[in-house]
Amino acid sequence: MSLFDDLAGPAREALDRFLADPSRALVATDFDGTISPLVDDPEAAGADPRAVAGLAALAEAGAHVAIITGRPVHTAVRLGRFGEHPALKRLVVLGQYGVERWDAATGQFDLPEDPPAVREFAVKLPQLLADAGWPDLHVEDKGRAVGVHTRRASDPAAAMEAIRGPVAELAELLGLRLEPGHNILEVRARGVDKGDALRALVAENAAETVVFCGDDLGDLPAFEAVRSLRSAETGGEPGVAGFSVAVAADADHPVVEKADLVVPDVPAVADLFTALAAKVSE
Ligand SMILES: O=P(O)(O)OC[C@H]1O[C@H](O[C@H]2O[C@H](CO)[C@@H](O)[C@H](O)[C@H]2O)[C@H](O)[C@@H](O)[C@@H]1O
Repeated sequence: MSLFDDLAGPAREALDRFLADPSRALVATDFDGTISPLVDDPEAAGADPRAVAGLAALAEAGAHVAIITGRPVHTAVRLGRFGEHPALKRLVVLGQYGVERWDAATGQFDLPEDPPAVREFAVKLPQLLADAGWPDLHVEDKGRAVGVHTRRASDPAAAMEAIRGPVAELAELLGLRLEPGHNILEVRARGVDKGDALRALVAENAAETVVFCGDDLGDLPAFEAVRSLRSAETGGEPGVAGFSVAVAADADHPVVEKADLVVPDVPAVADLFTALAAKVSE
């Protein structure tokens, strides 16, 4: 029984194409909840060493590898310790849903300026949370975005219920985008999403195969990008084969129906990377 047995149709063809020429493949993954286990304190998160080793094995097999995260890119590189891995010399990390970038090859960060409307949101947020009855929620100010965390609230579901409407309303008023996730409401500038980021990386690397792994609502545009890149192929265009992997313990989570393969947790993602790299040398 192989981890890849559930891949069917175009997703199975993508696996075959990946194995035929990994140097023309891109493997991109989300960070939190996919290669970094979800924890109460966002600052206490860290990449699973086995998942990083699996990514490194894929890079050594010739694949282009990337992280696409909602985190600020500086934070993701620091928490993931991505600068320390010798086999990840070509890793690209895209932060804030694709707006920020770090290249392991050069060590260079590319950080556009923070949008002023997000600053205005951050200023108004404390009063909004107090008015909603949840003044002590953890606020993660990421410069280009603000995340309100309910994971550590006395009643996370009640806190989420109480703040969702007012946060959405203020975001709308300021022309910002609401990005809901696991026990978090993020407000960020409109524009780029993970689907755009993934497409850009595919084009930049002239990838013929793409694999994307993610666990949350913010990953859905990337799942959709995999599908649409793939359907361009069936339309007779020189297209991009691909498959997507959802990390979900809950079968009702929206990522499940959008993915080609579902795994339960971060260790299973590590297994998948390791098995995929091993298949290359079979
Ligand atoms: O795109 P991602 O890499 O998945 O990042 C999405 C957000 O993840 C972080 O929050 C989530 O992980 C935390 C640490 O495990 C957890 O406490 C929280 O409940 C999760 O929602 C991060 O804090 C955000 O900035 C990211 O945008």
